[in-house]
Amino acid sequence: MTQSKKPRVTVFATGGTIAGGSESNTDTLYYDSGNLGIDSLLAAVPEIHDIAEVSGEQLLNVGSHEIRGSDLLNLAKKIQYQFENDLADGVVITHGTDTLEETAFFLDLTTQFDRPVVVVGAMRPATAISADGPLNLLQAVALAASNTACKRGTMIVLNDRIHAAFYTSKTNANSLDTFQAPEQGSLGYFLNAKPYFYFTPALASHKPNFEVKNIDSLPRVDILYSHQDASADLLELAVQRGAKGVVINAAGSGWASPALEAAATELTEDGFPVVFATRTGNGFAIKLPEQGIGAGILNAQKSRVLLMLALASGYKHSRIEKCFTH
Ligand SMILES: NC(=O)C[C@H](N)C(=O)O
Repeated sequence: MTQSKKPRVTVFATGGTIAGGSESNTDTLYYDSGNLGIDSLLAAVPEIHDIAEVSGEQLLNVGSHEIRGSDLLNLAKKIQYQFENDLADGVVITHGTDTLEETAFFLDLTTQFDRPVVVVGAMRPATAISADGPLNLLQAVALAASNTACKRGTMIVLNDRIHAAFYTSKTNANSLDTFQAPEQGSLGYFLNAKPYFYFTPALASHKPNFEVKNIDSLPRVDILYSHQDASADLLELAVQRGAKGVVINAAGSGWASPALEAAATELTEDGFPVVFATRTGNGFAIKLPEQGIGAGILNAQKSRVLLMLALASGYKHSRIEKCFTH
């Protein structure tokens, strides 16, 4: 941290419900995501300026289902630039919650600095009665401004909780307490707007790190869902259409249908990465090396992010396997 009186926090806005608007203040479903610009978001919480010197930049203003790989790369590079040039002590990203965990995980795997990176969203649009966005944003800025938040990886803030991006997922389509890591729990809580951590700084075990500086684009990686009687047709099509890797959201500890298993074994023989995650939402997916790659504790969408980064970094099969194997 610098010697300046207040810590400097840069807010990058990308849209989502936190910037959402509707004509009705009881509407929490059919609103426009990405309606308000960054100036309105910041103006709704003037208290942030008591905590930090805040500056903001509008990167996108979309529902998070529209976020693309190129946006992730751009965002990661912007954050890197802030820290490399000592322009900020912490960074906040406002984001839609639907794919927030993917962006937060991407940032967690690509940051080269100990300074806090905080991804924040909301479940109720800014126009709703009891909108949760303003308090979430205040808490996110307070967290990014706090030196107690350093060396903890990328964090997610919603509903008074501080979560580790590595482990946390959106678990409910509608409720405010949607971000959860049932096995690992949360990192801490907010008392008013002050972050309170349960433990001293720690990082997720076996977290790989990727340097985004030299990555210009991310390769296509598809996710396929396994179920009873699943055919291998979509897997074959994905490969034909140019996927460089595939994640199968498989049953239990990594079991796909016989047709998918057979096709994955053939692809694995050719050195094509097929990662098996568990569709249960918790626990480890494991695989024998000849069958494919077990995603371990990562869900399918996080496995996809990791596989894209590993492929973009030029990793070969055995090194990719090591990124997933705990
Ligand atoms: N709560 C939200 O932010 C959901 C919204 N559809 C989004 O992800 O952009």
